[in-house]
Amino acid sequence: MPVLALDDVVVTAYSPDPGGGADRVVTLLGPVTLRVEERRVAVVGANGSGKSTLARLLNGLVLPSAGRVTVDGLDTARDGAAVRRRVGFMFTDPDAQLVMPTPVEDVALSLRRLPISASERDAAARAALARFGLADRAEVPVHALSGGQRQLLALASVLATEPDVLVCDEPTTLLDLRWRSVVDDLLAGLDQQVVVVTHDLDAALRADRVLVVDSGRIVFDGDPAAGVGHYRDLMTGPGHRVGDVR
Ligand SMILES: Nc1ncnc2c1ncn2[C@@H]1O[C@H](COP(=O)(O)OP(=O)(O)OP(=O)(O)O)[C@@H](O)[C@H]1O
Repeated sequence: MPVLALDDVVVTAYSPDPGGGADRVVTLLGPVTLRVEERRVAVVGANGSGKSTLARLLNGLVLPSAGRVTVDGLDTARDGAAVRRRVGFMFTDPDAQLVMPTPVEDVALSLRRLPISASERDAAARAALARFGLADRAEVPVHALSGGQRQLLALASVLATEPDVLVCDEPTTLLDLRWRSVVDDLLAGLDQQVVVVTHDLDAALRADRVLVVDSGRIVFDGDPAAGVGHYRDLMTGPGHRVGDVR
């Protein structure tokens, strides 16, 4: 599997001062040092703990303010395009990534860099849709698909580019139980390395490794059952009562 590495990574951002003074620098994540080469990795943690920031670092959607993120030695800050060819990203909300009017056009857009003819691209796009049970939806307007079908289309589009790694940020959060298990099963069956940010603890338990993020730090890294237990303890402990805001 590809080696995803974070070396002493810190992500900061400017945040307005409620008192009207100069913007403050806030730390969103880090320092984090991490090396991931398992096939299935789950990232869990409270809302606002830094999970999406961690996920986005892996394909260069977020760049480190300090430190280095590499994918098999490719630096996300220096070799961004090459990293994004290897690392696909799936958002919580498929509408964030579906840009074309119909499914077949959306998948074909993902294939635009392949040196193939337009008709070959169309055939490849239809084959990708068929793999996700969307063959008969190829020409239906994207907005007329159900939420679950849109999530499958987003998955078909990102996988059409044949990434070595798929990073998913809460891919099933918006789905009902039926579609959740469809998408979970598809993700579980992929050959690729998959890093998934999730609030679904059953999905986390099926991973090879679990990372628990809390207040911008990785506070647990290891066995899924122990990781989920750690996360449950964190959420019920005195530091995380409802109403606490970071
Ligand atoms: N560009 C930014 N500028 C300022 N603050 C940011 C920025 N991006 C994220 N944050 C803040 O950083 C913290 C971590 O955000 P992040 O989206 O990584 O959390 P998360 O664990 O994915 O949360 P959720 O489960 O709610 O999606 C949050 O407090 C968020 O408001």
